[in-house]
Amino acid sequence: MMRTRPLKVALLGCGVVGSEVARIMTTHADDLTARIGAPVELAGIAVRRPGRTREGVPGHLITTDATALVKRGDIDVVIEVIGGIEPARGLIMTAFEHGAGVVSANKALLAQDGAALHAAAEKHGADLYYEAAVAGAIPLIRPLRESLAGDKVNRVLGIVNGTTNFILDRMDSSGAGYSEALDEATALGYAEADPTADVEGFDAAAKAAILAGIAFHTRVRLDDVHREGITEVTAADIASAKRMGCTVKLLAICERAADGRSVTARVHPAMIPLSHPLASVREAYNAVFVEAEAAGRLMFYGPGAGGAPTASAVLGDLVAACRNKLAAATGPGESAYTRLPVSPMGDVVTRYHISLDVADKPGVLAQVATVFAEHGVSIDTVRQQSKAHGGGADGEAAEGAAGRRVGEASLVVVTHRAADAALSATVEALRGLETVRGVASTMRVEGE
Ligand SMILES: NC(=O)C1=CN([C@@H]2O[C@H](COP(=O)(O)OP(=O)(O)OC[C@H]3O[C@@H](n4cnc5c(N)ncnc54)[C@H](O)[C@@H]3O)[C@@H](O)[C@H]2O)C=CC1
Ligand SMILES: N[C@@H](CC=O)C(=O)O
Ligand code: NA
Repeated sequence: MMRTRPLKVALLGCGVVGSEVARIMTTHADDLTARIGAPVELAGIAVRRPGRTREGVPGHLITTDATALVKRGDIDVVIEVIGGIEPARGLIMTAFEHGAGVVSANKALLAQDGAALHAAAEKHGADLYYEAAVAGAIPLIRPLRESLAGDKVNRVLGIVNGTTNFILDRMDSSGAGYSEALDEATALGYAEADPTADVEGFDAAAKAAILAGIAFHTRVRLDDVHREGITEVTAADIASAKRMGCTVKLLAICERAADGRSVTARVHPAMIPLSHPLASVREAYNAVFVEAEAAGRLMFYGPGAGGAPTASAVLGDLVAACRNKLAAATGPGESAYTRLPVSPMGDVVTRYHISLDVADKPGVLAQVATVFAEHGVSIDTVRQQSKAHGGGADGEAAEGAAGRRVGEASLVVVTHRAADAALSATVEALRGLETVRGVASTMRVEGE
């Protein structure tokens, strides 16, 4: 039977995501009522700049006092789309203390303080939902927390940051410059308030921490995730990837160790073959593979950023939290019983693509090969190109050619799989060779 007294919702933040949440809640009010079994009402919208024009957002609901809104006492669900650590954290804690369920899109906060937030939610018998925090509109948190709760997940791998995928895609497909592509991603509402979080890999690392924690039923914090962003990816790297039949993507990879006793979580740019499904993920789309023991390999794909797609995930959580309120129930809480430790990056087994500027003389190849052998790293392929006339026609040669002396060559080595620590020690040793003029780039190779 339909309840007539409305469930009251407080919306904290009315930026890219919040404004879309308010719009959809207003335009789809009847459908939401029917699906929840009670009317759902926006009781207040906390903003920082009240004077700003917000089309379609009821002006009388606007307040600058988020704390007072959360403390009102009649709020059933708080939606936090402010972002950052404080005041978001304090507001969510206050919401729990006042018996409200919380829906948040805040991956930075969940990756840093997820355990404390879950503990507070449990203590107060409240919900904590955050589907929007990872991969925007794509249902990923709920499938991991609920649909796969009976399976054993061994690996989660994918593209979880829309902004960096947009930039790499533009650089690869249209040859756009890095800054130009970042400006476009920001204008489209994909980037974080401080886009450093995107391009330096913090946003993807926060998402990897959340995914690893849920997938492996353990606790993984942002600091546990090995993180490299895309700021060092050059046009030369992208050109080199193309020559290998690959493209460059920023990947998040969470794995259970083969012996099952530890996990790893990492975010870094990687070359992947064009034949791999992740290679065709364009613009701000995200795609994530989940490998589970019984289910096998699952792929989740869709819009990973942007106001409306993210609002879709927020509203799905809102419906769940409202239904729970009516049923006097709560959704799943934290599951961290395995207490698996997170191993360092050095233990991860990967492959490297290494581009070296070397002296073009007899014996260099043998010297380089010896360094690899000494570190127990097996070479898959080697490609050498002479630079005797000041560089070749490709991007790698053009960039490396600046200042190069006659009699130099470019050497591109792709390794077989080895411990990351051995691979990085190999690169360090190569830098020390007199015949190696410089290491132009190193990038991991995935997806083969
Ligand atoms: N934009 C996107 O594509 C996605 C964003 N998210 C997450 O959603 C959250 C919001 O992101 P956006 O809407 O893009 O950011 P935004 O910067 O557009 O919006 C945040 C809003 O909160 C307001 N605000 C700041 N402090 C406040 C306070 N004390 N009280 C009330 N309002 C306050 C700001 O003025 C701003 O309008 C972040 O946690 C972000 O990581 C998650 C998935 C995708
Ligand atoms: N800045 C993020 C937004 C979604 O999480 C991204 O680009 O993916
Ligand atoms: Na999602």
